[in-house]
Amino acid sequence: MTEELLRAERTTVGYHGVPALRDFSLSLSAGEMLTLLGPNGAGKTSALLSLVGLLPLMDGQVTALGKPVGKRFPPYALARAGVSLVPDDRGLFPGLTVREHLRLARRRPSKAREEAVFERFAALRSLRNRQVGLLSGGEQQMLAIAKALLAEPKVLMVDEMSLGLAPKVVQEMLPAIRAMARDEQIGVLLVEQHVELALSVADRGIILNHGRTVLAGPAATLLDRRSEVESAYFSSAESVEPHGR
Ligand SMILES: Nc1ncnc2c1ncn2[C@@H]1O[C@H](COP(=O)(O)OP(=O)(O)OP(=O)(O)O)[C@@H](O)[C@H]1O
Repeated sequence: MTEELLRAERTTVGYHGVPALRDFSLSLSAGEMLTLLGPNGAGKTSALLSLVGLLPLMDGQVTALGKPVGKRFPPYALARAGVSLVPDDRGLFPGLTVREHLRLARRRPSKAREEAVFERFAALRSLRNRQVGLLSGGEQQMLAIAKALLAEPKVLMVDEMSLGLAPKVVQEMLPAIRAMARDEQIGVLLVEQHVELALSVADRGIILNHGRTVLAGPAATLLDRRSEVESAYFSSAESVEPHGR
């Protein structure tokens, strides 16, 4: 049986007491790639933050690697246990070089591990000694993901990987992440704006709108039902059905 790495059960999270995501459920297994889609303000980032314990739950429960996320399993402990989040600002330091970032990810990365990551993101190899502030957006994104992968995560979450990137770069990076997820049994959760591309590499998709799950299912099915996906994107707050509450 495939190992379940992450589970959200009917969670509600928000800001200053106002829910931004309601009744949200998700399950992510080893080697699986799940994409979280939806228009601006739908609640995608809030979902990611809640899964790593950075946004407290108003209701429901999140379980990561078999343990409830909360005071006894806080964000730093999740990161140390292998639940990794690449935020949409990439979390890089402009003054440090590529190599220094990779050292930050892991004090002594094995040569084999470094090689495996460079093989997936070949463009980084020749940039090893360059300062991150001098890299292009795509190269920085590649580094942010390479850094996360170097630490051998069990779960990798990437917020808006394609933000500001040329479609060609996204087309190269998504399959690279897909392959690494499958080969190393990493559970991957991607928040994406490139709907078709994300669904073409993911196993399953969840579409959020106005803080609710409006459509979910196997990625191939969602790709076949483009008109439903489109309506899910354009549904108004009034038409978003509460899930059983
Ligand atoms: N720090 C905050 N304080 C108050 N409200 C917030 C905060 N962060 C997000 N929100 C609100 O929560 C809702 C969901 O935001 P969230 O960032 O999760 O959406 P998103 O789907 O990731 O959007 P985008 O695609 O634009 O990044 C929005 O209405 C947003 O205005």
